[in-house]
Amino acid sequence: MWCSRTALGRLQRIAPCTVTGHHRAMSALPKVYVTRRIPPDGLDILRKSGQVQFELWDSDDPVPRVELLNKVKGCDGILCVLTEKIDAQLLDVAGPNLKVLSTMSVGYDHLSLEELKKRGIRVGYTPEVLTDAVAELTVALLLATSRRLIEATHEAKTGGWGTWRTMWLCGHELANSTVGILGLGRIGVAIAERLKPFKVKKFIYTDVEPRTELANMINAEYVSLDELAKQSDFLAICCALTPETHGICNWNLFSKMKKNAIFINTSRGGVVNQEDLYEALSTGLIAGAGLDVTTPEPLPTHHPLYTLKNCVILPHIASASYTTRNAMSALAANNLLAGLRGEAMPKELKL
Ligand SMILES: O=CC(=O)O
Repeated sequence: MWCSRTALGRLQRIAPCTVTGHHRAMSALPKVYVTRRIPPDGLDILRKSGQVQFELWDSDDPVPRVELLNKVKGCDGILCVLTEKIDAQLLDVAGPNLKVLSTMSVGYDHLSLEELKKRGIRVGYTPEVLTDAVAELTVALLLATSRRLIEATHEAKTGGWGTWRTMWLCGHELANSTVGILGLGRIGVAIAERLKPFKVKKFIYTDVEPRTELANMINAEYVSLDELAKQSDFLAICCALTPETHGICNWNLFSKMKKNAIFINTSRGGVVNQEDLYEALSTGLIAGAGLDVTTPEPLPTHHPLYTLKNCVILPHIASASYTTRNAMSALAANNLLAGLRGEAMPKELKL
C-alpha cells in the first residue's frame, strides 16, 4: 500500500507518511512524493486539491538518498527542496511515469536540467515570492558585516567593552559608496532599492550581458567583472550557480578588490573559492565577508572561515521568513498540481 510508515534508524525520526485524495478513487490519482516537511500552506493545497495522493518525508532533515530512491519509484510528480540531488540516477529509478518536478526554491543547481529535459519532465520553481525576504536578509548581512555587529555583541557579552574608544570597532559605511552587483536579476534590483536610502553614490553591475530594463530601475551602470571588482566598496553576489559562475569569486577577483571592500554572498556557496576568500580575508586584502551560503552546507564547525572576525556566516536563511517560506511552499504545490493537470505552471522553468 502507498501509505506506509518507515523506520529509518537512530538519527532519523520515523517518517510518517501523509496520504490525501479521495479514498474511493485514490488508486487512480497521480502519485506524488514530497521530499520534506514543507510549510503548511503548500501541504494544505495538496491535501485539499483532491488531485493527488502524496507521501511526505515528514521531517526537518533531508530524506536519506536510499529512501528517496525507493520512494520516487513510479511517481507522477516529485516536490523537492534544494538539498535533493535530482540527477539521472534518480530519474531512471523514478521511471517513465514522472511528469513533473517541482522544487521549493528559486535556485535549481541541484537539478540536472539536461536529464529532466531529455525525459520531457516539466520543472516548477519559486522565483519572485522570495525576492523581498532575500533582499532584506542581504541588507541585514551587509550591515552586520560592514558595521561589525557580531564582533561587537561578542565584545559586549564577554567583557571586551571597556571605555568608549575613538577607533574601536570602526567599520565601513554605505553613504557615498559604490555598490556592485554580480548577476543582476530581481533580487539584485530589490537589494539596490533597499540600499539606496543609505545614500549609496553609485550602483554598478555585471552579468553575461547588460540587463538594461532592470538596470534602469536602479540606475545601475554595466561594467566588466574586473571593473566591478576594482570599483565596488560593497560587492553583492546575486548570480545563479552554473558551470560559468562556479568559483567565479576567486583570487583573481579578490586581488582586484579594494582593501575596504565588503563581500556579500546570498546566492550559492559554489560561486566562491573559499580557500581564496580565506586568504583574502585573513591577509587584509579585503575588509570583510558576509556569507549566507557556503560549500558544503552545513559548513563544518572546524572550518577556518569561522576563525575570522571579519567573516559573518549565516546558515542559508535568506528566504527564511514565515510569510515567504509559506508562499514558496504554496507556489511549489501549485506548480506541481498545474503541471500534473497538463496546464501552464504559475512558475515554470523553461528547459
Ligand atoms: O536558496 C534558496 C533558494 O534557492 O530558494
